[in-house]
Amino acid sequence: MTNITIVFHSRSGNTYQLVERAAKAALDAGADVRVRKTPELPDPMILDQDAYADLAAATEDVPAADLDDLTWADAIMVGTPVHYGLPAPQIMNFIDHTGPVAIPGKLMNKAVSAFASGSMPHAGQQAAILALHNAFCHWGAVIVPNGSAAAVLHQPGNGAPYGTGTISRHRANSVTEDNFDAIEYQTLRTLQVARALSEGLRPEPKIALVSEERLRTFGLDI
Ligand SMILES: Cc1cc2nc3c(=O)[nH]c(=O)nc-3n(C[C@H](O)[C@H](O)[C@H](O)COP(=O)(O)O)c2cc1C
Repeated sequence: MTNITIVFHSRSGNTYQLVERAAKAALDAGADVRVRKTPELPDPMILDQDAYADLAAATEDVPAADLDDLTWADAIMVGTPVHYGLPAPQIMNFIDHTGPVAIPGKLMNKAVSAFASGSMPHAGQQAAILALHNAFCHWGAVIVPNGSAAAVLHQPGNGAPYGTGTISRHRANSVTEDNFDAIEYQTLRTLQVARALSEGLRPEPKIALVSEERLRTFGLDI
C-alpha cells in the first residue's frame, strides 16, 4: 500500500477541486489517502466571500495538516492558489514549520509534487509550483513534475511540465475537464514514483556500485 498526503489551501474552491480529484484518483489506485488543509492565517484577503464560506463548510471535517501527515506519507502533493506569483502564505507557513521532520531527514526520498490555481494565464501558476520545488529540495524529497510526454498534457487547458495549473479568472470552482485529467495524471505518476522509490530503496538490493562502507559514510545505508 502506498500512502499519499495531499496538503492544500484554497479560498474559492479551485485548488480544492483539484485536491478532490487527486484524492479520488489515489483511492481508485488503491492508495491510502490523507487530505489535509493548512491552517488559515489572520486577515486573509477574501475576494469571494460566498465561495469562501461554502468552502469552509465543505471542508469543515478536513483535518489540519500536521507533521505526522508528512512522515506517514510515501507521496506528498501540495496544492496552492497563486498569490503574487508565489504559493499562498498559508502553505508557506506550514512549510516553515516542517523543520522538526525536515532537518533530521524524515522527508528524504518522498515523492513530492505541486499544483496551483491562479486567476489569469501566465500569472504565476508555474512560478508558484517552482517556488514549492525549492522547499522540496530542502526536504531532500524527490520532485515529480508532469513532464511533457503524456497526451493529456497536450489538451488545450494543460501544458505546464512542472505541475497542473488552472486559470480560474476569479470564478469559484471553475476547474476544467482538461485540468482534471492533468491532476489525475499527476497523482498517478506521483504514486508510481513513490512506489518505485520505496521498493527500490528497501534494504535489499542496495546500490551495487559502491561499498557498504561508502554508503554508510553518506548515510545512504537505509
Ligand atoms: C492575495 C492574492 C494574490 C493573488 N495573486 C495572484 C497572482 O499573482 N496570479 C494569479 O493568477 N492569481 C492571483 N490571485 C488569484 C487566485 O490565485 C485565484 O483566484 C485562484 O484561482 C484561487 O484559488 P482557489 O479557488 O483555490 O482559492 C491572487 C489572489 C489573492 C487573494
